[in-house]
Amino acid sequence: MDIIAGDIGGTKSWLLWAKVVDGVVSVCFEHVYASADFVSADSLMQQFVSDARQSASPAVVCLALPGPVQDGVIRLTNLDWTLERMALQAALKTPHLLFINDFQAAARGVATLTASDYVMLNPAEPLAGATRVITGAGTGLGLAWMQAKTKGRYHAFATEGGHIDFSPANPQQQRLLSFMRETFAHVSWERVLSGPGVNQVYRFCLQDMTGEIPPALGARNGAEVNAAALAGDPVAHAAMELFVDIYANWVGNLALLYQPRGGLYLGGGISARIQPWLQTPRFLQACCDKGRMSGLVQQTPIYLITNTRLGLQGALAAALDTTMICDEEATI
Ligand SMILES: Nc1ncnc2c1ncn2[C@@H]1O[C@H](COP(=O)(O)OP(=O)(O)OP(=O)(O)O)[C@@H](O)[C@H]1O
Repeated sequence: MDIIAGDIGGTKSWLLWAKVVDGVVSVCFEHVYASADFVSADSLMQQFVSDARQSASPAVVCLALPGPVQDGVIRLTNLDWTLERMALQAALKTPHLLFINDFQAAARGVATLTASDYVMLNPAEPLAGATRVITGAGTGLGLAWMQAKTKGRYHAFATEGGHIDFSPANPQQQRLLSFMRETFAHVSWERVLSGPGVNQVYRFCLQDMTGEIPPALGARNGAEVNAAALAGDPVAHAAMELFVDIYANWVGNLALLYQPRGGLYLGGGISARIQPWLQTPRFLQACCDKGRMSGLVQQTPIYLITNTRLGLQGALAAALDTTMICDEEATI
């Protein structure tokens, strides 16, 4: 049986073709594409099928998508693509086309992780059967939560929590909010906690610290700001500290909102790339800075996922779930 799984992102799309024989899964082709190179998901999938050079049609295709997944036509949030289920299913010649939210896939992927795939940021003891949460900054800011069901497995629920209104926690963050309101009518957490958000925070710091008129959008992307900070640029350093403080505020808020004593996981493309910043005492202090509820946050096990294939593994596991091939967790 042939399966296609994909983790579609605003920056990159990661796809694989797997074969399942007697319950054993083997990946025969895998590739990462730059999403901006394609005008549509259809053209990306066409390229992938051509590159994979497989003769059989896939029995299941599961695509993890960055945006609200609804029936019929799906519009992605940070990518100008619209997916039409019927058309794509016909083009891929598959009887089963499954669309899931990208963080729902990441949540499904958590069960496939091994100890070398994450590091602990807050070493609290996880409670078996308790709620879990996964969030992460990348091109956007994803969030899903998980509720235990039978046999130690979890149901994963997608949210659009990244689009909740950003709430500043101190005067500096209030100034950031005012700065961002000059550009965006609605300033969500995602506008701050994402690759484009790092750029916004850097521009704000430049203006706040030096009074300089910040350069136009696109002047420095997340990776460049991070690299400049590590090279000793004081404005970039302040920007990364502010970004990490706000990431911590967000994580602390989720600890209170969901009380995920089973684990609060950080994924997305940015988290693993800023690991040293997340492992400073400053990050954990800011997470737990919740007044009378600080102790509750301290009880939350917080993990940084370093395995960048999480979403792809989750999409494959979700595809396998639908075929009932594996009753146990699929590990690839
Ligand atoms: N070292 C870094 N520090 C901060 N930001 C970074 C770094 N490297 C890349 N980025 C930013 O991360 C973003 C890409 O994230 P990611 O790898 O999660 O892409 P994606 O999977 O396509 O995103 P999404 O799933 O959120 O649509 C880009 O906006 C980029 O600027």
